Amino acid sequence: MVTGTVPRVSNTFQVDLRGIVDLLSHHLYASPRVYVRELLQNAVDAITAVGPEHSGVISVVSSDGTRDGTLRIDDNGIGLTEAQVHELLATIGRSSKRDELGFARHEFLGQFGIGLLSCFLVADEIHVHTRREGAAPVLWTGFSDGRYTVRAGDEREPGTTVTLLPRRGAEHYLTGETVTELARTYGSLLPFTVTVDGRKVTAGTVPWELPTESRLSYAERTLGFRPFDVIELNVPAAGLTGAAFVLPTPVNPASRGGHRVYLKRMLLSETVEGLLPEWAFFARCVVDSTELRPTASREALYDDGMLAETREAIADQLRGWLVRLSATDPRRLGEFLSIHHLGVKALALHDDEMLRLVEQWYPMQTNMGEVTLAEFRARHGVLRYAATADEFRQLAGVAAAQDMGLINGGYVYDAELIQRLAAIDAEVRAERLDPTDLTTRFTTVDAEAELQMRPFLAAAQRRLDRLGCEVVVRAFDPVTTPALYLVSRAAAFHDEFTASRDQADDLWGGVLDALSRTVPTDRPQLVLNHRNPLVRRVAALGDAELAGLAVESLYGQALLLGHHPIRPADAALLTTSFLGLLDRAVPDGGNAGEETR
Ligand SMILES: Nc1ncnc2c1ncn2[C@@H]1O[C@H](COP(=O)(O)OP(=O)(O)OP(=O)(O)O)[C@@H](O)[C@H]1O
Repeated sequence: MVTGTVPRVSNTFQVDLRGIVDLLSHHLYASPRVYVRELLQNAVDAITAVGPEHSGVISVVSSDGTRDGTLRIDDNGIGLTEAQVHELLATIGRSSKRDELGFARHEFLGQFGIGLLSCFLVADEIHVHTRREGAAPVLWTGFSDGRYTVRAGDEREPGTTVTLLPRRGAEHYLTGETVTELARTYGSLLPFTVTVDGRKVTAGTVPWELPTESRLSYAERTLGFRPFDVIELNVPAAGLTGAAFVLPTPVNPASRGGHRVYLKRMLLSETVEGLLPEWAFFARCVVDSTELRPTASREALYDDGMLAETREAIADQLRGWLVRLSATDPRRLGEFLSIHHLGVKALALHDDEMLRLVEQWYPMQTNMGEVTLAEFRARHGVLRYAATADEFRQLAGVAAAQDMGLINGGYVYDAELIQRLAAIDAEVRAERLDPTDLTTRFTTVDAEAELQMRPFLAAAQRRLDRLGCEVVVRAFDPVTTPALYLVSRAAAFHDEFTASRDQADDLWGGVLDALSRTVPTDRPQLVLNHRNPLVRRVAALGDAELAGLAVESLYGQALLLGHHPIRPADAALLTTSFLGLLDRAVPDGGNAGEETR
């Protein structure tokens, strides 16, 4: 049986270099500027390959120095033999920096075998003049259309010189100013001497090993702020050292401030994300790691288990700094918290240690001034709090007059933190104060007084019925407060509910009506203070109309005092009662005229 006529052949892929260069320039690398990084990286790896004792020197001469438009970079690294030139420079994706199994070798920066190609983003021709110790010098010339030649090179010391002949329109990438800036950006922390046109661009030391004042000015220069503090970072598993610079001003927690990350002392990027957990938005890091891996573009960190572990370890060190600060310098911790409380509180929501720190050191607003939760508990036993800023405003003064401490839980996270503290510690008691809980703490008036007031109360109730408010009389402090308007949680819900019912169309209104039977009906209360002399006088008034006006005014004043929303009906009542009282207070025109005479 005939199975086929096409003979079986084995071929290899052909690569179109133009396609690859296009891929690199438009899709892999963000900008042609990376060519300087790739050249520096190859020179560093070649020096590393000689051995640890070798003192490496890399010198770059820009087109200002060569004066013929080309750029040259020299290294005294290991160089290449002719055979290696054929093998490594002529095959895309071939690298000397992988082991037998194809894994990136630990000591080198490069691994993909494509870096040199990035030079075609700015050059038409690349010359590599190289010599390995004990071998003959070789000159390799590569063209952007994919051709290359190899011939014997001129005599030279061991090492490599790469020369770039500029591509039309890319000449500016090779000038002294650009090359110096790029070499400094990418290579200033390299452990060898790098010069551009004879001037050194390497710093000699990493910023986190500098003395304190120099660290601060480093941050000002490179990060743009004078840090509140500098925290040293050390994660041995990731071969990571560095520093976290604490921002001196509050930042929006959602702002994505990136970090400056170096890999084996070569800058990866100034805007790396994912190095810190989200809550640590108050710090900007500058770190160097030997173990974290770059993505192929070398512009971000590869998101793997090592990065996750590193993030955790850095988070621990930031947390440790905060805890240490609380033990050694609480005043400074206080300053830190006043700047970055949002981040710390967010962290405390799921971190017990941070929660304790907030409890001990973060002053919350209470009706007895600003105090920490720990102090509050020592004074009042129970962490009694109002869940919203509005409730706090309603209740703060009255609770204070009764010597009842009350925390404003209305700021971001505060109520949740109080609840969480009670949840993790059986000794901590937390209690949300509902406005109507206060009335149960008010003293009822004695039976005789109440009997006397009954007709007045009934009349007052009739005046306020249409506003959905219940009038009661209690005795409470402060004496100076004549009336309070108290809305319970259920009543507040009921109010919202009726408001939506009023605006709804028939169909939806029907649904809401059916639901309303399940909504609790307790009404807001106007609590008149029997201890207040004015209230007593109003209650004793023989003039029912005047008493009614007075009750309406007290209602309006209580609404304003508690920062309650003023509905149109309330606003109308405020106006009519005010004008009514004014009318009663000011004698009529004829009399007034006589009196001023
Ligand atoms: N200055 C140099 N000295 C010695 N060898 C070099 C030099 N530049 C390049 N080479 C050789 O050429 C090979 C290919 O270099 P290339 O920059 O394309 O890739 P790489 O550095 O191996 O990996 P990556 O793409 O991650 O940078 C290198 O593996 C290295 O062996």
